[in-house]
Amino acid sequence: MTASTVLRAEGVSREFGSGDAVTKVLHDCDIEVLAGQTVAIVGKSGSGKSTFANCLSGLDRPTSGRITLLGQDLAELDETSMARLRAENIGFVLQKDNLVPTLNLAENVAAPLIMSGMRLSEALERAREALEEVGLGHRAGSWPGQVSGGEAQRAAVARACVNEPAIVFADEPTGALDEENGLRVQELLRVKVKERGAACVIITHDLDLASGADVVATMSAGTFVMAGRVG
Ligand SMILES: Nc1ncnc2c1ncn2[C@@H]1O[C@H](COP(=O)(O)OP(=O)(O)OP(=O)(O)O)[C@@H](O)[C@H]1O
Repeated sequence: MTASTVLRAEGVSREFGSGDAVTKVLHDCDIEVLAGQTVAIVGKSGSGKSTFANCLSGLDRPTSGRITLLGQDLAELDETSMARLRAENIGFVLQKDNLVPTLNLAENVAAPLIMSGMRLSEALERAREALEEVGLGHRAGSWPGQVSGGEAQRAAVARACVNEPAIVFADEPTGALDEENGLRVQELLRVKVKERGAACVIITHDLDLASGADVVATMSAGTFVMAGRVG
C-alpha cells in the first residue's frame, strides 16, 4: 500500500514588499510529505526555511503556487477555516517559548484539546497522560518558568502531539538545547510523531537531527537544491 500524501506544495513562491522594494524569498518550491514520513529542511540562515514552513503550515500565504494539506487547497480557506484546519490537523514545536507562561504544563498541553471542543476535565486528564508519556507527569502543575529548557521542549512536543495531528511542524526544536536534551527531544519527536504514522517537517541546523529524517531537503537562496533519502 502506498502511504497517503499529507502535504503537497507545487511551485510555491513568496515575495515580501512591493514595487522596487520587493524581496523574493521563495522561488518555485515543490515538496510532498507522506503519512509516516519525516522531512528535514536544512540550509543556511536566511535561505528561506521558516518562510517556506510558514506557508506550508498555513501561517503565511504564498505569493504564487499551490499548497494542499490533506487534499484541501489552502488558498480556498478564509482565516477562520484555516485556523480550524491548523488546530485540528497540525502540531507546532518552535525553538523556544512554546508555552503560555500563565498556564501550568497540564493546562498548556490541554489547550489544543479544549480548542477542539473537549471538556476541561477530560482535556486535563488527557494532558496529564501526555505529560507522563514524555517523562513529565510530576511536572503537570509546574509553571513554564519553573522548568528547564529541555523539560519545556518535551512539554511542547506533548502539546503538539496531544491532538494526534496529521502533521507536526518543528522549527529548530533542539536549537536552544544542549546535546543530551536535544537528543531526548529528537527521540520523543520520533516516537510521538513517526511511530503514530503522522508526518513531520523539521527545520533544523542540527545535522544529527536531520540525519534521522526520511528525506532531507536543502534550501539555498529560496530554492530546494537537493531532496533525497539520507544515507
Ligand atoms: N516579513 C518579511 N519581510 C521581509 N523579508 C522577510 C520577511 N520574512 C522573512 N524575510 C526575509 O526572507 C529571508 C528568509 O528568511 P527565513 O526566516 O525564512 O530564513 P531561514 O532560512 O528560516 O533563516 P534562519 O535559519 O536564520 O531562521 C531573509 O532574508 C529574511 O530577511
